[in-house]
Amino acid sequence: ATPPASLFERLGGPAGVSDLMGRTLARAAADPRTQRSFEGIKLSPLQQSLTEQICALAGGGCRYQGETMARVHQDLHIKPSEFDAFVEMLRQEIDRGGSDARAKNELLRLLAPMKQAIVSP
Ligand code: HEM
Repeated sequence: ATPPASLFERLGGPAGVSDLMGRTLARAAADPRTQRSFEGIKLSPLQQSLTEQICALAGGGCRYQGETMARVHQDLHIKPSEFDAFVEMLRQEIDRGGSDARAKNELLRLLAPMKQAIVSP
């Protein structure tokens, strides 16, 4: 019997998730609602780090080696509206990539609790 595919695989595996994160970051860095945080930030290492984190979270077998969400975002003072806009872009890019609604919702459910750590006054 084949084991059930991990969420990471259902989201497209390493190539699919990396592509998803690249598209989401490119949009976030260009969207007036979120762009200010990305000024001067190199997107490709960020894309790699995010992909590793999603891989770790979604059963892809990676170990996330980056900073904590609180530490990496604290100086950016990300507002709830900025967080929500980012997640909306991610949701739209998952749809564009063709993952099913269940995989999308599973990922969003894993990310939602991070809002507390990422958003700050
Ligand atoms: C669920 C939502 C989010 C997740 C999972 C997430 C995840 C991450 C990760 C994994 C890193 C890299 C940490 C490292 O390599 O040590 C990072 C950095 C960063 N994130 Fe987020 N993030 C989220 C939301 C946001 C939002 C809403 C913004 C801005 C609107 C944002 C802006 C940034 C920026 C600018 C960096 C780079 C900071 C630097 O290099 O100094 N993130 N994030």
